[in-house]
Amino acid sequence: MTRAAADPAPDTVIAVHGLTKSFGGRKVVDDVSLGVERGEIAGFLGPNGSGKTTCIRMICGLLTPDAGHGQVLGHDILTQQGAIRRQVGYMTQKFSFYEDLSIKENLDFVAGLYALPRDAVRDTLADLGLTSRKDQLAGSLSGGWKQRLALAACIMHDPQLLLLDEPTAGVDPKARREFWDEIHALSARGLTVLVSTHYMDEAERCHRINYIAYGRLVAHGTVAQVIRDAGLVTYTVTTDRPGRVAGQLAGQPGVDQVAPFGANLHVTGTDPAALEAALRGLGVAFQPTDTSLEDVFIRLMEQSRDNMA
Ligand SMILES: Nc1ncnc2c1ncn2[C@@H]1O[C@H](COP(=O)(O)OP(=O)(O)OP(=O)(O)O)[C@@H](O)[C@H]1O
Repeated sequence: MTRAAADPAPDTVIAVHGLTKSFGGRKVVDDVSLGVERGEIAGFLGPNGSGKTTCIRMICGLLTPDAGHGQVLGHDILTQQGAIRRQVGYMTQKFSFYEDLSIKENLDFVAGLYALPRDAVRDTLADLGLTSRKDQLAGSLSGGWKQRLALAACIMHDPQLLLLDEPTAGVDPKARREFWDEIHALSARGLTVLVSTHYMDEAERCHRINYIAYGRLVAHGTVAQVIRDAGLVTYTVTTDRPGRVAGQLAGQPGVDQVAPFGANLHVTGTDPAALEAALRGLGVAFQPTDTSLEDVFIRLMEQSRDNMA
């Protein structure tokens, strides 16, 4: 048996190339290519308005790109959008359901839309731990439970791909953690997830991340790869005058970013010698530290903005 046959490449669920979309003559997604494999949790990050939602809508067959091509779950994104939509669960940014219906009634409604058997609602309630709350009005649920209900509604038709657009915005940390535990459990069962988020801790829970700024994909890979590829060095500066020192460092040769980090400062650049010279010049105590994902994202965003100018 050949190696290829014994150890096949993992299934590719999303393989899109050169996606481009303009609204009103303004390009909001520009030549974005993305690959996501089965069972992967892929993160989609980037500043507000950078085109994440628009990409997600092109991937799930709700929006036709102006240019680009590709396949999602083996279906062509230009000609087989209906087939894609049937196999995708999409939790939109402002997910909604009927607040004056109970949890179960809401799920019954969704089950009706997809012509699912009655067992589907019962199983979904049990899977997500919502059985004891099934008669509670959806409108009376806390943010975290509303979010669980939205997730339940999205996965009830047993989709192969879950697209989550900022699913945890405005949800407390405990509920966010539970939600991510659920996402990982679904991924372990083979569901592929593409999730947009602004939270760094959530980015770190993804198998791979994609960072999009001003419509362009500017970084992708594991968190460690993205940090390494950025080529940044970071120092922690310990000072009892962080505001003043930050002001003095800003704009100095070798200093790309200065950010408060707890009681200290994080100073970041690409040229260690120049950065150290700037810090020595101020006579402050400093030591090397790991560059954080946030440091990298801020750098990527600023670089992209400079490239646009
Ligand atoms: N249907 C539309 N018509 C016109 N402009 C649109 C439309 N949809 C999106 N846009 C614009 O395209 C740009 C990208 O929006 P998009 O929602 O894709 O970004 P995003 O990265 O998801 O942002 P956020 O993080 O704020 O949700 C924004 O400037 C938005 O106003």
